[in-house]
Amino acid sequence: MSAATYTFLGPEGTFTEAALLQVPGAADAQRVPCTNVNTALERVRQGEADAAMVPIENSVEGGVTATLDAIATGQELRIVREALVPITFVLVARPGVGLSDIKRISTHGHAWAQCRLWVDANLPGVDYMPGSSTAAAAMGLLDEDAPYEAAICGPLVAAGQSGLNVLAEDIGDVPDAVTRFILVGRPGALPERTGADKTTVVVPLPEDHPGALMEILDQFASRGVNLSRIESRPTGQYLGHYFFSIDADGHAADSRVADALAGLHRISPATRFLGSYARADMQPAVVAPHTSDAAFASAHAWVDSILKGQ
Ligand SMILES: O=C(O)C(=O)C[C@]1(C(=O)O)C=C[C@@H](O)C=C1
Repeated sequence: MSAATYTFLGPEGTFTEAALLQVPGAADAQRVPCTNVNTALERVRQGEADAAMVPIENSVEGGVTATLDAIATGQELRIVREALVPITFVLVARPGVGLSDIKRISTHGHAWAQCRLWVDANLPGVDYMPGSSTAAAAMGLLDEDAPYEAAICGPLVAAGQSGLNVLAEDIGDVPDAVTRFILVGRPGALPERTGADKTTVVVPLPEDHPGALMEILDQFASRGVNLSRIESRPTGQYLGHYFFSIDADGHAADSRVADALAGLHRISPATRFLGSYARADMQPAVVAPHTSDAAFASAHAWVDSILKGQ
């Protein structure tokens, strides 16, 4: 069998590549940098790559909307793994450029949001120029005509570039920031359940259905399924039309999760299953006795016995 091919939000040196390198075998696999999340996922949809590593959530800035939207629509994809990367930022510039020379800074929008306080305190009044990634912004500085004087990127990018000077280290506003990444493939057999799993779904809010959100949440609550993330995103169709992107503790093979999924499908038939996969922190789900697989099996057996007239 030929080695796997992975796409990721590039260029080389992004935090996303660091996440991909956590995947066993990825260091020796073909890694294809893409300029945006959509392209990375589209190459998987087209069969040009086996899976894509993309950012989904940051502990400071929240959901990565480009990813949430791209996996919620289009040809179905499946999350098969997650990875956590501690995030620290440095400010880099070409040799000879000092803090007082900086008028514009480029970086990824999520990185900018995580360094806002530092920039306000140390470089008040500088302009922000959006970059497709932290690494792309830093590499852009190597071009003498770059329309900005400095970039915010990860220490690894800076260390790998002799043409750049680090002007300030550890400039993130929140220490211990972490970004969560997902490895996304095409639908297939689910990763095995480990007991410490996560299930991701996209639930479009049904229209003309008062209380629909409450009912959706109740599918999880009444079965003792904990949620670790819930975000609403506009579908883009018209004002007021939203879907919910949800991470729940547990695997679709867990009875309580399977039952919750079936309930979601009844309330919102366009619910999209995005995968069940092992948690990166390996924290097992807390399962109350009345929501265990055994409790569900015994309850179903009881109903069966009633139907059989026993
Ligand atoms: O630009 C990068 O290095 C990325 O991997 C992207 C990204 C993100 O999209 O959130 C990843 C982690 C950081 O929080 C900032 C940027």
